[in-house]
Amino acid sequence: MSTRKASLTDKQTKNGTSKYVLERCASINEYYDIAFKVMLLGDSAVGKTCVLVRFKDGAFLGGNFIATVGIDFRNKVVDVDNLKVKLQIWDTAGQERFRSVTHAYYRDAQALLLLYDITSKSSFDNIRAWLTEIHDYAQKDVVIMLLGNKSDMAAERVVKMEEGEKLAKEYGVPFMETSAKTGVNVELAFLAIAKELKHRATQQPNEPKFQIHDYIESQKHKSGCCSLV
Ligand SMILES: Nc1nc2c(ncn2[C@@H]2O[C@H](COP(=O)(O)OP(=O)(O)OP(=O)(O)O)[C@@H](O)[C@H]2O)c(=O)[nH]1
Repeated sequence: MSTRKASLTDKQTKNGTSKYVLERCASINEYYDIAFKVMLLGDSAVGKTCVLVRFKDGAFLGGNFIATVGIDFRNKVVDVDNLKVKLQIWDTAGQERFRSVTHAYYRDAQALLLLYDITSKSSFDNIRAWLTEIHDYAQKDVVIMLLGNKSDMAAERVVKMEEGEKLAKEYGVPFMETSAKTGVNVELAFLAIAKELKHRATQQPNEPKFQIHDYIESQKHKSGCCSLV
């Protein structure tokens, strides 16, 4: 694990625009150019820990469900346009009793992955309440993505994909269904977030804006994901 914090030095450009200057950071085990803090949110048992473990280790945590206590994090470095992007991913406890602990971490998160479980109507219905919490505690420009997890459990599905899409559209956030069990769309979700954050941090005034929705759609079609959800 890196012992150095990724350094994004905020400098003023000639025209007064704030620009990030990248500094290369290195440590024995990990090498990265730029780092971002990402949080996983959503009701207990929607699969936040499993999605993180799938992304970090490529494995599925089956078996008995052990609820997260408080908050924990893991790092993963991904390549985005020749830059090493470190995602520091915070896995929060979904249980109500830990809410005050996790609120304290929202403020410096640059992206939030908000999960529900496609086999749990209540976890989907609670998404609006989660979005209110995000509004109250997170930065205004935080990147939000909605994920309908457990897409492998087709027989138990109670939330249609169109319902997830509709809700995401209403809030103007990208959406996809994922499965921590099969891995469908898990890497894509984190990569899309990494790309969006990297583009925001390094965007030149004359460069076209990165379109996260378009990126997700193009990658979904490439991987043929949609037949799997
Ligand atoms: N079939 C299937 N099961 C899953 C998937 N993701 C998680 N699970 C199962 O759902 C249960 C809850 O998963 P967790 O990742 O621990 O849930 P969590 O959201 O982190 O829960 P809290 O820590 O309480 O907030 C576990 O039994 C997992 O094995 C998935 O994509 N498909």
